[in-house]
Amino acid sequence: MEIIKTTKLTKYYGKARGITQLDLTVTQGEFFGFIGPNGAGKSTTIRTLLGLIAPTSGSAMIFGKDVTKEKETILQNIGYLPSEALFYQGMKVKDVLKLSADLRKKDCTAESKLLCERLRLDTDRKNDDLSFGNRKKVAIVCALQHRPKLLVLDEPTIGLDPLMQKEFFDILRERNKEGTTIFLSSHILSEIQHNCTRAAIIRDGRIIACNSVEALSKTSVKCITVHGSVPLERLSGVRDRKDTEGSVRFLYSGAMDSLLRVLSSVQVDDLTITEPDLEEIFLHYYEKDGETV
Ligand SMILES: Nc1ncnc2c1ncn2[C@@H]1O[C@H](COP(=O)(O)OP(=O)(O)OP(=O)(O)O)[C@@H](O)[C@H]1O
Repeated sequence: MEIIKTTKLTKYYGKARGITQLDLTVTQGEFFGFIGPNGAGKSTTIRTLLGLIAPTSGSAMIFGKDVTKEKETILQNIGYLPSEALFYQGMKVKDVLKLSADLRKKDCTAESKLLCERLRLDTDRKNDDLSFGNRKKVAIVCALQHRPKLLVLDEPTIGLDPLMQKEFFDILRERNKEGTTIFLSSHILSEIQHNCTRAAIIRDGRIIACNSVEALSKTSVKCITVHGSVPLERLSGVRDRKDTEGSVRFLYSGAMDSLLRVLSSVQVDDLTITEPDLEEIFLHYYEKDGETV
């Protein structure tokens, strides 16, 4: 079953591009990653998807319902964690959590208690006195305590210490195993790699790749290190060149026989050919000439 489906979803802020012609489908039970550089359009996608801002054109459906027409019903079954959590001033954590549960007309006391214990959140403190990370925890509990069918998380771990990040992802994986669909927006590659099964990459407001994380991580690009002087200008498909004393390291997507021809024409003391690491692969998608869809 399709939980999220956008068709040519487009949002312009006046003349400024937010997102253009976004086609995205997330099915039930997926742990879906949404990744892209700053300003790519991740938050705009999420806000438009949830009906928080109106699209310029195109459509967004959640649970098979149009978000512009049935927003209230849809949001009842969603847990949304915005990238910046803002709360009413002067309220204690427990009051914020109760208010959030009441707005959904649900008794979330038991689940809220459990989540606060796991995230080590002191509910007697005032929101105003909390650190950024602890405010983030309040937002997490607000998003999770009513056990929604769909979690939409916008940069959820910013501000959390590594221990809390681990606990948070443990909770998410448990929820996902129980059937919750998760849409995780992040620019932390390892978060996507370790938790998501499928991911879309957004750049300049457009989806440039959407596939299983495994497939996205596979590429014909090789990482080459050569000890010796190599006339790389004679090769096409070379990028990310790094020169160190006596050696050069680069990513290579050209023909292997061309590389070997060039290498055989010069003195080579050592040669290593390896797979690039995940970070290098994703950077390739971010680059202007890395269009892959
Ligand atoms: N309220 C707004 N008014 C005008 N332009 C906006 C507004 N909100 C976002 N934009 C623009 O839309 C584009 C996408 O921004 P968005 O915040 O969705 O990106 P993002 O991928 O979430 O970025 P980041 O990772 O930095 O949070 C950017 O060029 C941004 O400047």
